[in-house]
Amino acid sequence: MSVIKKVLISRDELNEKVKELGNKISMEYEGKDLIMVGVLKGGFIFLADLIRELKIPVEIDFISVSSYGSSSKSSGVVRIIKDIDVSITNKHVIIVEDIIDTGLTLKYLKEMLYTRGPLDVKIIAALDKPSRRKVDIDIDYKGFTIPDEFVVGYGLDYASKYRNLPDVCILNEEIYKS
Ligand SMILES: O=P(O)(O)OC[C@H]1O[C@H](OP(=O)(O)OP(=O)(O)O)[C@H](O)[C@@H]1O
Ligand code: HPA
Ligand SMILES: [Mg+2]
Repeated sequence: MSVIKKVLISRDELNEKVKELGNKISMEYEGKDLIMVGVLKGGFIFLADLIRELKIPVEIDFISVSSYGSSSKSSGVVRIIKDIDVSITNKHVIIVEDIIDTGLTLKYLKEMLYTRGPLDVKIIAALDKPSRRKVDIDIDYKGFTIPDEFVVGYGLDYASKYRNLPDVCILNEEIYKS
């Protein structure tokens, strides 16, 4: 039995979209002091691809967050496991995420980063799953809108695995049951 039920977004489609987003950001941030903050772990592949499509200088850093278990996730309480190391004061910030689901992680992160005096904080997400949104969140740059399916690959995991799949895939249900 194959682990993958279906490829939802192929690596070629991802590549093309990342190029498009890289060009757009390069134009819009020309001459600006830009820092991209990848949200670990899921955001690392998208961030790595995206910055190589930029034609402007960019600083990068990473932040690692964890929600306080599933019940408190709905309250939007997020714990910082690893903060960024650099100052974002007077810089333009773009938070880089693999997926926006309920929106709680990003809402918290955006508000938290705004307390540190950046010029602005924008959001880029490879995937948007709007059907599960709990809070309103502006996605400034978006890759693909996806249906309410659990996906893996391109940074996204199931039980800490499958992040390395180059395509965004829907897992075979047998994997969940086993
Ligand atoms: O919009 P939300 O409902 O907040 O969900 C989205 C977040 O959940 C996933 O991360 P997760 O916390 O599973 O950690 P990971 O990135 O290390 O897999 C995903 O990578 C986003 O960061
Ligand atoms: O569909 C998903 N897959 C993996 N991780 C996730 N975190 C939120 N949604 C997803
Ligand atoms: Mg994540």
